[in-house]
Amino acid sequence: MKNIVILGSTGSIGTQTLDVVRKSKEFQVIGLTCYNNIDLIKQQIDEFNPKFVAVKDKSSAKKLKEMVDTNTVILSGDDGINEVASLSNVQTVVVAIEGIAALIPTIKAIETGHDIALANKECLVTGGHIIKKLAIEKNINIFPVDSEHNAIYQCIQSGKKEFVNKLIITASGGPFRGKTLNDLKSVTVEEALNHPNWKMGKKITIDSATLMNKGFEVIEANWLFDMPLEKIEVVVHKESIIHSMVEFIDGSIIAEMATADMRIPIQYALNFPNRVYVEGVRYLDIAKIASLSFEKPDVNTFRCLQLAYDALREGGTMTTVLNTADEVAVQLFLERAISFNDIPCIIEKYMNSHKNIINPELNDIIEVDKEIREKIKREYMR
Ligand SMILES: NC(=O)C1=CN([C@@H]2O[C@H](COP(=O)(O)OP(=O)(O)OC[C@H]3O[C@@H](n4cnc5c(N)ncnc54)[C@H](OP(=O)(O)O)[C@@H]3O)[C@@H](O)[C@H]2O)C=CC1
Ligand SMILES: CC(=O)[C@@H](O)[C@H](O)COP(=O)(O)O
Ligand SMILES: [Mn+2]
Repeated sequence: MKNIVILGSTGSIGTQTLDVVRKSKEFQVIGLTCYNNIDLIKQQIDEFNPKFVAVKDKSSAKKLKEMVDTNTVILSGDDGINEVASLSNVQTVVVAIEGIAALIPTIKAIETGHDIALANKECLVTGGHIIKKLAIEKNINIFPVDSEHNAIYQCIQSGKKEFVNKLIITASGGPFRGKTLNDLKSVTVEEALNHPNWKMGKKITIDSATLMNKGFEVIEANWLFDMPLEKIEVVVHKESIIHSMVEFIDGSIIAEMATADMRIPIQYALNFPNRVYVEGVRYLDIAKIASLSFEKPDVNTFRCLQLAYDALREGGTMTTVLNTADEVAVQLFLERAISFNDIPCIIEKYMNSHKNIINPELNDIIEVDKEIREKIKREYMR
């Protein structure tokens, strides 16, 4: 039995992780967290009987305490989430909180010495150098859950790291693949949320539509696999069957293929080096795949990808500005306060005016996040 904690258990990754747990019987759930979805976390408490639950929103946590009749301890706020991230007698913490909100809990979990199954990418985009250094100091494993990085992790098992020539990250291209800037002017929230291959939380779905998700994934790969920017290529592969590839120096390319089901990378991250079949996962029917297509991404139309490359090249707190401006701009788009094409414009504007801090401390990152968040909200939320 492996004891696990799931941070963000009520989301897309969180609920799929619990499905893996439900079907494998290899795991004991010790802690769960959410922002305010207390109806769902109450059901999860009833089914998985965790020792601790933390709800970020304090008034929701209070309501949950009145609903729960088990021995589960209900904690609240950031302190509560950090406490659940740092519980003792836990082997793996699944990080499935959305956005930079995952950064401090991830650091707390690593400081405690837990292995991490990492779905969240924003913590590496903003604090990759801190997480990487701490993971080495504490000698813990970070098992990538993000499908592309999980695929690369699998492909890399086939050869020594020194023989890797290039990482090839696949992108579906999102719902607007092939569109022009003019076409994108008037796209709706519903159209942007209509991802062709994956069912995910709203924020990452919009990031997939702008290709910022791919930009974040380049930065994520840079930290997870110590690969410089020049050795990370993005290729549009609309079928989402190959989840990413690794090219070795002899010219061999190893690809990981599977149906678009996050329970596959989740089980791999939880069981490594073993594997389990999760009931309900479909095997690929190779004979039915007529063709696999690949094309270069259009970084002029999907400017967010280019901005992510620029931010990674600059380093320092520039990647935090990239992330925070994106978080706020996506929220504004979802609230219909700005258009789809405004998203990269806002990010670029705030990146251009940022005075970069190189090799930032955690506090610098938190301060920059707060400052950019407030500035954009003041400017656009009237
Ligand atoms: N979904 C997917 O297939 C994939 C997701 N990822 C990454 O995984 C992470 C989670 O994505 P996804 O599951 O889609 O997101 P969801 O929006 O579906 O879920 C987010 C989870 O985080 C909680 N949460 C949200 N905001 C906060 C906060 N400020 N503090 C604490 N908890 C919070 C939510 O609680 P509540 O429900 O109460 O709001 C929920 O449990 C993201 O970083 C995403 O990029 C990566 C690859 C694939
Ligand atoms: C499932 C997953 O890992 C997502 O990050 C997915 O890759 C999004 O699809 P895009 O390739 O459209 O960004
Ligand atoms: Mn991904």
